[in-house]
Amino acid sequence: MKIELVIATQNKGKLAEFEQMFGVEGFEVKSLIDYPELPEINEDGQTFAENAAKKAETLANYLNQMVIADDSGLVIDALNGRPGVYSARYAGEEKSDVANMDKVLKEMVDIPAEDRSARFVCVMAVAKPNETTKFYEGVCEGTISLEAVGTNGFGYDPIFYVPSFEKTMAQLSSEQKNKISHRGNALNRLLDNKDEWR
Ligand SMILES: O=P(O)(O)OP(=O)(O)OP(=O)(O)OC[C@H]1O[C@@H](n2cnc3c(O)ncnc32)[C@H](O)[C@@H]1O
Ligand SMILES: [Mg+2]
Repeated sequence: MKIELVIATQNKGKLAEFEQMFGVEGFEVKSLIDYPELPEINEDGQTFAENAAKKAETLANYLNQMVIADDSGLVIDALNGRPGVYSARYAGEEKSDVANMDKVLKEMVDIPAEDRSARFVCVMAVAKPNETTKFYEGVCEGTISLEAVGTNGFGYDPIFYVPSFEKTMAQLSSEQKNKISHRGNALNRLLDNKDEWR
């Protein structure tokens, strides 16, 4: 029998990656999409950890069971860490990947190649009712490309260049992305520390 695992996300791109990565571990993955009656969680925290905790704890208390959440984003050095915790809504409330990438590329037109360093950051929170929430972080280093290239993945993947592959994240297969991504790295930490949260 598969163990049910609930992820507090509405992001279908994230969810697909979770399903792929947790599928091998023998879990059945559920998400916020399965609980449409729950009001939207306001991600007003100043850090990835705060927002991840808020998402995980809200759903854990509602369902009275363990829930995992992922708060993640793109941190660009030349933009003083933006879009950071505002990654999903950087160009506005409609959460448009294309508009978000356009905004970043416009803000970076004058930034030379050597100053375009960036990283994807993912903080996973594991919440259980009446227990202290646990956190697992993963990072993936890269640079911001001059234009969007590739159609795989989601979010800022087409403008995130991964030096080790000499490709953007959106040119990688999902298997390749999961092996090196911030989310893959955070999930490996989480799975390496099962005794802390199971
Ligand atoms: O809060 P949930 O419902 O999980 O979905 P979300 O899309 O709002 O997720 P976040 O609040 O964590 O915001 C993260 C944003 O950062 C970007 N992002 C995160 N992980 C990414 C990845 O693997 N590739 C590209 N962009 C990513 C993307 O724009 C996301 O919308
Ligand atoms: Mg969000």
